[in-house]
Amino acid sequence: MDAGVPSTTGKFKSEKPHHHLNYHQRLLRLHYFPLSKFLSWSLFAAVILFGLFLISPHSPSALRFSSTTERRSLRGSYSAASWGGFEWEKRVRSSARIRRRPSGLSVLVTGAAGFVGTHASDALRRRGDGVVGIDNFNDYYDPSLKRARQALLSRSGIFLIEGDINDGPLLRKLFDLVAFTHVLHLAAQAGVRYAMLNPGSYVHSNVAGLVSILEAARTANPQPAVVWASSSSVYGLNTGVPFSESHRTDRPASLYAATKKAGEEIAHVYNHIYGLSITGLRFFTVYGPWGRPDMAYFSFTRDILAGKTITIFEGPGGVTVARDFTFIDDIVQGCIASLDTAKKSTGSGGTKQGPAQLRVFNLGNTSPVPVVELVSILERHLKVKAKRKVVKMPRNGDVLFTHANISSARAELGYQPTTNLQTGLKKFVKWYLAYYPSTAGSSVAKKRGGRGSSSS
Ligand SMILES: O=C(O)[C@H]1O[C@H](OP(=O)(O)OP(=O)(O)OC[C@H]2O[C@@H](n3ccc(=O)[nH]c3=O)[C@H](O)[C@@H]2O)[C@H](O)[C@@H](O)[C@@H]1O
Repeated sequence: MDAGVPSTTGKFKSEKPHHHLNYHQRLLRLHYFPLSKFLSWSLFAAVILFGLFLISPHSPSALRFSSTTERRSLRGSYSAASWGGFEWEKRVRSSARIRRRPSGLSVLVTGAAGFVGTHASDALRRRGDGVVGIDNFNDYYDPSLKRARQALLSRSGIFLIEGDINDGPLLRKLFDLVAFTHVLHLAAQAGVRYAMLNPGSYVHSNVAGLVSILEAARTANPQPAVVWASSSSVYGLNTGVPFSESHRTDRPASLYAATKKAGEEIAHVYNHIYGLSITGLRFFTVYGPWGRPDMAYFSFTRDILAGKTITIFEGPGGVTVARDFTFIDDIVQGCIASLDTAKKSTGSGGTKQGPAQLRVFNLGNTSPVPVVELVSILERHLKVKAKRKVVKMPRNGDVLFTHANISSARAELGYQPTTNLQTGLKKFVKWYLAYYPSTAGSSVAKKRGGRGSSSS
């Protein structure tokens, strides 16, 4: 990371409040201030102070989620100060350069150190597209995994900027430097159940962050086309199966789902007012190598190898919980096909010139698998028997079942998933054991010493 002086001068400007006046000036102001005005300003100040108290770390209502959010926002402001400078700009331009003429893309990938972001960036670069990544490297899960993904991208010549999508000046700078043809917006606060612990982070990343990206895109000239990650969770309490894009999505079961649903409505606004071409992709439980440690297939693998008990949720009356698990390569294929088929935005410098494309697609596998079966497949690949504990699903935002209808993506994107859960998990386990070699030892030891303990 270059630590050059930021070239955006406005970045450090702050509104000067009245407290820069000296004591006498303030006294003078007060003297000539009419009493009614003085009283209303005092009331206003009291409300502000009370508000500040409420969001202060010492306020009881903030205690539940202050530590993580604070650490993140601190890191955010640090990274905001660490971009810019001649060398930095050179790296951005070079990374964005299209090697595949004449039809190549120049793509800004947000969340590029994330699971899907890394795979998609790498795939784009491999075919000669220009790619610039941005990621805030937050600690929702082990940041060292994100750094390892960054190193991977760096080896492919992709520059990954450490910065927050809420940093408007940084985004403007990037669009000043590069005429991105597309934005692949994957940065988000993921995870369904964590929303109960840290609701603010979902609003920050999935609502405010999305608006920040769309603002940058609509003011850019030329405007890029935007492809972004929505979620299968928007179907919430929908009962029609398989889930089709025309089904209801107005009954989310988690705050995570609600922020993704909000994102879809926000996308409509930016398409309608500014002529941005926008495609939302509803991902269905994506898994694979370099995946997210917070997800069940990953944490189950870790715990099975460590000999720890895993908790499997079941629905009311012993109903099996199932997911339409979708392998990462299939998702990347869907992302790239969305970029390739995205029509140009019609706006220019923030003004709409005509109707623009607005799409939403399910990207799933169309083959739901019970979570208990996922565990059995892992047991077979790891050759270790899991210690299972089945519990009634807590009221945590989870839904019982997901199943994608992908006919729309198939027809318009040529999307065709090709990897079943058995094969995909084999690839994941192979990666996991290579990436965490010390745990591989325990797998081999258990395999040698206790074959009887592994399921067939
Ligand atoms: O499809 C999606 O849109 C979402 O898919 C996943 O969410 P989820 O399907 O809940 O994935 P996991 O957290 O890996 O859970 C998979 C299944 O395992 C179950 N599970 C999870 C954890 C656990 O300890 N036990 C357990 O049985 C869950 O109930 C769920 O049925 C991702 O985590 C979300 O970020 C994503 O947006």
